[in-house]
Amino acid sequence: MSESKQQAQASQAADHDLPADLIVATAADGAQVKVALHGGHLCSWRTADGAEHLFLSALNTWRSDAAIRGGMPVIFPQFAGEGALPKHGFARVREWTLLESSVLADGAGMLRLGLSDDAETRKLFPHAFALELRLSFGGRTLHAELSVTNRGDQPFQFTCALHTYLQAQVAQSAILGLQGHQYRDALDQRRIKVVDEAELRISAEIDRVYFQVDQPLTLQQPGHAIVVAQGGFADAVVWNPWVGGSAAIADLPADGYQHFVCIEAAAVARPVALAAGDSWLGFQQLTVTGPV
Ligand SMILES: O=P(O)(O)OC[C@H]1O[C@H](O)[C@H](O)[C@@H](O)[C@@H]1O
Repeated sequence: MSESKQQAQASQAADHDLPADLIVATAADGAQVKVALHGGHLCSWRTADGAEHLFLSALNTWRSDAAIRGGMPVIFPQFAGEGALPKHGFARVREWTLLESSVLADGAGMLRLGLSDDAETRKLFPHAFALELRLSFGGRTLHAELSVTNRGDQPFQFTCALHTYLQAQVAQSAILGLQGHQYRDALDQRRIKVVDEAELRISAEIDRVYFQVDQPLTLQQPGHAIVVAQGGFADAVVWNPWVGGSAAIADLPADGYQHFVCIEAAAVARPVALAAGDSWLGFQQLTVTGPV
C-alpha cells in the first residue's frame, strides 16, 4: 500500500479538502451542489437536511490531467474501453463552462454547464459537438440531464454515461429492481447473463452493464434508500472495485470500496447515432426516501 494510502485518514473527502474554486449552488430549501468546471463534475450533493449522498475520494489529486474520483463523472464520447479513445473518453478531463446558475420558480437550484469541441478534442474525436449538463436539485431530489448536439455536417456515434458514485455502507446495502434484466459481465469475459435474485448485495468486485433499464433501481441502505431513475440512457452500470480494485486505483483509499457503489446511467450496448444537427438527451434522477 502506498504511503499516501496509509496516511489517508478517511475515505471521504472533507469539505476543507475540496478546491476553493468549486461552484457552489444552493436551492431555496438549503439543498446544495458543488461542481468543478474540470470535467463538468458534480462533486457533492446534499439534500435539504444537509446529508451528503455522493462519495468523493479523499485521495483526489485535482490535477488537470486526471479525472475526479467520485461524484458524478460525465463519460463521453466513449464508455470505458469500448473503442480506441482513452478510457471513458475525454469529457471528464476537459474544462467546461458555466452557462447558468439560478434558482427556479419552485425554489429548486439549477446549474447548466457546457463543453464544446476544440482543436484538442477534434484530434481524438473529429466532430463538432456541444454537451450540456443541467443539474436541478431541491428537497430530496437531484435531476441530472446530459444533452449531446451534433453541430457538424456529418453523423457521429458515441457511448456515454453519468458515472455516479453513490455514498453507501456497501456491506449493509442492496440494489433492488434488476431482477429479470440481462447484463454483460466485464469480469467474466463479457458473458451475457440474467439476474435471478430480487436483491443485489455486493460482496466482491462487480462490473456489469445491465441492458434496457427502464424502471427505477433502489439502493437500499440502513435507515434510507436512494431511488435511481433514468431516461434516454438505455443501460445501467453497477461497479464496485472491491479490495483488489481499490488497492490498484491510486486515487482511491484502500477502504474506499466499502463506502460507495457506482450506479451509472449509461448508453453503452448500443452507441447513440446522431445525424447532423440532431440532439440526444438522457437523465439520471436521484431521490432519497425514508429517514436519513
Ligand atoms: O477508473 P476509471 O477509469 O474511472 O473507471 C472506473 C470504472 O468505470 C466503469 O464503471 C467501468 O465499467 C469499469 O470497468 C471501470 O473500472
